[in-house]
Amino acid sequence: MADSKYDLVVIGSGPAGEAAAMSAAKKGLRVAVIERSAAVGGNCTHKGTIPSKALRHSVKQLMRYNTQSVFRALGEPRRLTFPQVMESVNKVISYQVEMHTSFYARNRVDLIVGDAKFRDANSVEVKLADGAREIITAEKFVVATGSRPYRPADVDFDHPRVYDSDTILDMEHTPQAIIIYGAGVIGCEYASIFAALGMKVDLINSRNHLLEFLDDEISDALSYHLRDMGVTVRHREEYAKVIGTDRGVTMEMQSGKRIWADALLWCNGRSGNTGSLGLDKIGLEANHRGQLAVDDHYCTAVENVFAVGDVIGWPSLASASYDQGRAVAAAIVGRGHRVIEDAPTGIYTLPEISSVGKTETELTNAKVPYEVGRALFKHTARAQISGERVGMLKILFHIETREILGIHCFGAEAAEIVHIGQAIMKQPAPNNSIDFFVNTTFNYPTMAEAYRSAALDGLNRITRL
Ligand SMILES: Cc1cc2nc3c(=O)[nH]c(=O)nc-3n(C[C@H](O)[C@H](O)[C@H](O)COP(=O)(O)OP(=O)(O)OC[C@H]3O[C@@H](n4cnc5c(N)ncnc54)[C@H](O)[C@@H]3O)c2cc1C
Ligand SMILES: NC(=O)c1ccc[n+]([C@@H]2O[C@H](COP(=O)([O-])OP(=O)(O)OC[C@H]3O[C@@H](n4cnc5c(N)ncnc54)[C@H](O)[C@@H]3O)[C@@H](O)[C@H]2O)c1
Repeated sequence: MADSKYDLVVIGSGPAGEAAAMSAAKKGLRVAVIERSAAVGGNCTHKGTIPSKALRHSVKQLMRYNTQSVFRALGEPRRLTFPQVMESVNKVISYQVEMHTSFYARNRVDLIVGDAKFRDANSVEVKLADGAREIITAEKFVVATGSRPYRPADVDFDHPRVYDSDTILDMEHTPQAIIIYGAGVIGCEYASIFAALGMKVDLINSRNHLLEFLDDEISDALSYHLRDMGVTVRHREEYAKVIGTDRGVTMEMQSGKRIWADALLWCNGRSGNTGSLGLDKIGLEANHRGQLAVDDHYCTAVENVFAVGDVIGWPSLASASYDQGRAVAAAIVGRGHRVIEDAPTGIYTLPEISSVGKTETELTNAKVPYEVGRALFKHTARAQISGERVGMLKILFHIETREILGIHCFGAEAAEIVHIGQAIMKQPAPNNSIDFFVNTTFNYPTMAEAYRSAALDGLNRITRL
C-alpha cells in the first residue's frame, strides 16, 4: 500500500469536484481527485448534461431539415435511428473528456482512478481498478460524488425495455412508442427529444402541471408545444405496476388506465451517491435521498469534510455545481467565498425554456406591485429569418422602482437570451432598471431586440396609471 498526503482530496470528477480541485490547486493547495470511472467528467459528461444536450442538438438539426421547406430541394424528410444520433453524441463526450483530462496535468492535480471510502476523517481507502488498495490521507476532503437515478424496488430495471436516464444512452433500438414516467426536467427534455425523433410519447406527470416551479405562462406553453409535437401529457397519474413483456412494457396506473409502449424511460427523482462512502466511519449520515447537509461554507457536520454538487441536493445543476466547487475552494482557503443561491433555470426542451428571478405567482403572493412586459419571438426580425418563431420573452418589473424582478423566456436560444436580462437584474439600484432596454441600442436583427419590445410593452402599461 502506498501512502500519500494532500492538503485536499476531492472525491468525484464531475463539475463540482473538478471546479473545487482546480480552484484549490490555483490557490496553492496540494490536491488530488479520486474518481471511480476511468474517464473524468462525472455523470455530467457521461450520462447527464452533455449527452442529453448533444442528443437534443442533433435531433433539432434533423427536425429543422425535416420541417423547413428550403431543404426540400435537397430531399424528402428523413428519419434517424436512436443509435445513429448517439454516434454524434459520443464524439462530443470524447472531446469533453479530452479537454477535462488536460486540466489535471496543467494544474498539477493528481488523478487517482478508484473507488474512495472513508477510513477516518483524514484518510480514505481507494479500491483501484486492479483490485489493489491505496490509503490516501489529507487535511481536508470535498465530497463531490454526484447522484444517480432513483430506482424503486418494484420496477425491474434489468428488463431490456426498461431504462433510466443513464441506461437510455445505450438503447440499441428505436422505439415507435415510449412511456416517460416522471415529468420533471429530465422527463420533459427527453419527451421533446423522442417526439422530435418521431416516437409516440406518453409523458406521465404525478402533479397538476408540468414543471410547477416555472412561471405559469411558460409551463402552459411547454404543455401546448409538447402536445403539438404529438406528446400525450397525462397529469395526476401514478403507476401501480410496471409489466415488462417480450415486445415492450405495460404500465398499469393507479387510476385504472393501462398504457403500452415499446420502452419505458423512468425519470422520477435522483439519489445522492453516498451509500458506499463509509460515512459511518466519520460519523456522518446522509438523508433518505442519500444527500448530505452542509452549512454556508459547504462544510458538513465534520469540520474538515465539505460537500458540493448533486450530493447536497438542490439545485442539482451542472451550472451551480461548477460555482459551488469554486466556492468551497474559496471557503477552504478562507478567501472570497460565496453561497450559490441564484442559479437561473435553463431547460433544454423543444422549445427551450429559461428564467431567472421571481415568477408572477411568487410576486403576487408576496403582494409586490409589479407589471409585465412581453415580446413574442415571431415579431422579431431575427426569429423570422431563422424560422424559429415560437417563443416569448417576459419581463416582470416593479411598478415604482422599475427594477427587474423576473425574466421568463421560452423559444430558440432562451437559455442564452435570459443572461442579457440577468446581467442588468444583478446590478445594484438604480442600475437594475427596465429603462436600460429602451435607452440602449442593440444589434439588429438580434433576439436581444425582444428585450426592447418587452420593456416598451411593460412601460406602456404603467404610463397610464
Ligand atoms: C439527463 C440529465 C440532464 C441534465 N441536464 C442538465 C443541464 O442541461 N444543465 C445543468 O446545469 N444540469 C443538468 N443536469 C444535472 C447535472 O448533470 C448535475 O447537476 C451535475 O452532473 C452534478 O455534478 P457533480 O459534480 O455534483 O456530480 P457528477 O457529475 O454526478 O459526478 C460525480 C462523480 O463522482 C464519482 N464518484 C461517485 N462516488 C465515488 C466514489 N466513492 N469514489 C470515487 N468517485 C466517485 C462518479 O463516478 C462521478 O464521476 C442533468 C442531469 C441529468 C441526469
Ligand atoms: N436543463 C437542466 O437544467 C436539467 C436537465 C435535466 C436534469 N436536471 C437536474 O437533474 C435533477 C433531476 O431531474 P429529474 O427530472 O429526475 O427530477 P425532478 O426533481 O425534476 O423530478 C422528476 C419527477 O420525480 C418526482 N420526484 C422527484 N423526487 C422524488 C422522490 N424522491 N420520490 C417520488 N417522486 C419524486 C418529481 O415530483 C417529478 O415529477 C433536477 O434537480 C434537475 O435540476 C437539470
